[in-house]
Amino acid sequence: MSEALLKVDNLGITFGGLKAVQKVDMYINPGELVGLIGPNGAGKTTTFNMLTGVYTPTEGNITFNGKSINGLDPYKVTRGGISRTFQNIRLFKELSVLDNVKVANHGLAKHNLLSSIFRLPSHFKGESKMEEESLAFLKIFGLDVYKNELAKNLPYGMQRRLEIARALAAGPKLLLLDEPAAGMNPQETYDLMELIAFIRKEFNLSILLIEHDMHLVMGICERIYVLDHGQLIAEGSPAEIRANPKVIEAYLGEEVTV
Ligand SMILES: Nc1ncnc2c1ncn2[C@@H]1O[C@H](COP(=O)(O)OP(=O)(O)OP(=O)(O)O)[C@@H](O)[C@H]1O
Repeated sequence: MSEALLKVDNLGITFGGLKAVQKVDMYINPGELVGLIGPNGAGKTTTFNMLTGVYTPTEGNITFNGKSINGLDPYKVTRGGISRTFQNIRLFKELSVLDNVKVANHGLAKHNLLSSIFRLPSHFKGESKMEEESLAFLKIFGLDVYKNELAKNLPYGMQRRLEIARALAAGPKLLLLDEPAAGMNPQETYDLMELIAFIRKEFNLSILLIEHDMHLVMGICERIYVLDHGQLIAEGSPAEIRANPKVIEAYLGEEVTV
């Protein structure tokens, strides 16, 4: 079995007297699609913030790609191969859709995979290469038709997709998605599920996603972690999580249908 891409040991953080996250052990294997679920305030986004250098853990260790990344600056974490999206969309609203992706693409990644998918001519250099690559990312997300629109003018669901396109353009090995389906209608959510499965496969990504839409989580995740009051209360396959009495009591309620 291959070594985990991400390994989290005994992770914790305290704000004042509040233990927002404690004793979290977690791993993600290369290519895995994993869910992180739990009630509001359980510590999910705080965990993402520790994984991406926004918060420095007060306990424990985070190992990514064989190296400790505890307390690294966020830009170094991104450069090292972890990209994320945010619960509240954080686009450059006054920039065009294309420029939002170009900013992330800038000098960070080698998109050999993109070249192979789209057969990009290898003679593209510098700015034009970056532009071609950024357009190719937009195309995957069905956003190429909006390339010259200001990001703020996109419909909400498209803004969410643009956030993911931008995160992907940074060339991550691990993509963290914080409630990617929030505010989407059922059709948009379904399309998003297909898209997430597609990019995972095409870009050989590992993905960790926070989501309250159980249809999405149970439909695409191979494994799921459940946080409650800052602690992991369960880990397992979607079927195991659905049937876990502790999870049902803390979060899922009576029954989840997918
Ligand atoms: N910077 C901070 N200072 C103080 N408390 C914080 C800070 N960040 C998070 N918390 C607290 O940590 C706890 C976990 O919050 P977090 O946002 O991680 O929950 P969550 O599981 O992502 O919830 P939701 O599903 O509502 O997004 C909450 O009690 C929150 O108020």
